[in-house]
Amino acid sequence: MSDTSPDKAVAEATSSKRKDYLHWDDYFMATSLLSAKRSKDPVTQVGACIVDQQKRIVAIGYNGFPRNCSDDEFPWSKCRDSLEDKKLYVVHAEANAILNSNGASLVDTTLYTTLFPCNECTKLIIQSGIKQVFYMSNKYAHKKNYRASSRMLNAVGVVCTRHVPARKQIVIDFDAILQDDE
Ligand SMILES: O=c1ccn([C@H]2C[C@H](O)[C@@H](COP(=O)(O)O)O2)c(=O)[nH]1
Ligand SMILES: [Zn+2]
Repeated sequence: MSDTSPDKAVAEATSSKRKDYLHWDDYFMATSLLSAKRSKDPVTQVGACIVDQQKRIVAIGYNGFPRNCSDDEFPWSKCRDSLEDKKLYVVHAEANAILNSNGASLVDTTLYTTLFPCNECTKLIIQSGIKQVFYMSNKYAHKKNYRASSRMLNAVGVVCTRHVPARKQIVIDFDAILQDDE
């Protein structure tokens, strides 16, 4: 008769490799999504994360105003042809990630971004030597500047792939973690 005691089940579960660990691509995309949570943009929050060939995160960024430009003073509105348009002021997530890399070489790195990069970010991606891009949303694919991105990325051979998550959700439950300590 097989031993199905709770003790044996616990022993087995705690002595062998966990099976539901995060896959690398989900891990880095989730890191970008978490970074996006820092964004104050009321419409689109973008996060980006740059990873080297040893799977080390070398930089992270999200969309926001330049340092010392107050989130309370600068506009989050969209007002074409007006000085009150956020577009004039926001530093894009990918640009922030590249700037946050602190001088590290980005040659042959991989960028994970929650939104397909615009043409301006794409120029920076190419110029910094990033070789691969994973994105989640491509909601602006029809727009001219995003079509220009695809054109540049294809032309120079930066591999650009929509990330297909291996799992449906990742939950961070602070309460449950704290309860574990009690
Ligand atoms: O490559 C990109 C493109 C856009 N963003 C940021 C810039 C803005 O803050 C939002 C887009 O706002 P909408 O109101 O959806 O136009 O996304 C970025 O970080 N990276
Ligand atoms: Zn951009």
